[in-house]
Amino acid sequence: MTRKPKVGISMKLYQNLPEQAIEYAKIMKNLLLNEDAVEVFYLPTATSLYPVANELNDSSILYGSQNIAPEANGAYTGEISIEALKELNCSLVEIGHYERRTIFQENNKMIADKITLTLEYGLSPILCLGEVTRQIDSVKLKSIFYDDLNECLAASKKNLYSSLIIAYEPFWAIGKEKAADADYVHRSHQLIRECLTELLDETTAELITIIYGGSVSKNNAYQLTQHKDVDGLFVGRFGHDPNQLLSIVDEVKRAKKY
Ligand SMILES: O=C(CO)COP(=O)(O)O
Repeated sequence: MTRKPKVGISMKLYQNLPEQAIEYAKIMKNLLLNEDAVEVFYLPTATSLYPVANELNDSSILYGSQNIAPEANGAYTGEISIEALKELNCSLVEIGHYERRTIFQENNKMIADKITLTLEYGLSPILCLGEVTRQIDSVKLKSIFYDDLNECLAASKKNLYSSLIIAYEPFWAIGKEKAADADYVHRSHQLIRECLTELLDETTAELITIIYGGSVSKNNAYQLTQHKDVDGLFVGRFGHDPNQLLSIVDEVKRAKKY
């Protein structure tokens, strides 16, 4: 089973002006013009999504939103609708990031609804999950993943899950100087895939892309992705310079032997 490696960046709220996002998208497009080994995606700040869509629509770089409302449209003040994202030809929706879970109190029930909605509209959800504190005990760690996945995914919808992306982002490694160590990340990804096999089935579990996020940089990208269950990286601060993002893509290619 070959899953195409993915490297993506969420810009969170770090770019205020659409011009900055357009410039970032333009540079990405140029730097990654002939990139076909790794799929690259960009999740701009919501107010820049429209110009970014115009810029990237004709490129191989995927783009999408950092969140959606739990319903397709209607009375959801301040939210972003999946229908609007569909109009913009977005292909990805990030769901359940640590900051959404902790600051905005999103729970697994709401996250499950958003995943189903995203899949029904033909977009790929990026389901973020991770443990709050570092876990030495693999049994404990696996049970945390199992419970989260069990609440966020429905076995009855498993025929839709081939486009699902899981972003494994341990809470304790986000926004830090260093990422989680590579051995720890490799074990976590393996455990997540085991949970997916148990909750869905082996064929579906093998189709699902699992990427790691949390203080990823060009210095740790190679080691982090040197495992068959780590299908790529989700980048934050250390990708704000598009040249750094390109270096991360190159390191992933080196790890995956492209
Ligand atoms: O939350 C993240 C990506 O979604 C990670 O952010 P940092 O790489 O800045 O820790």
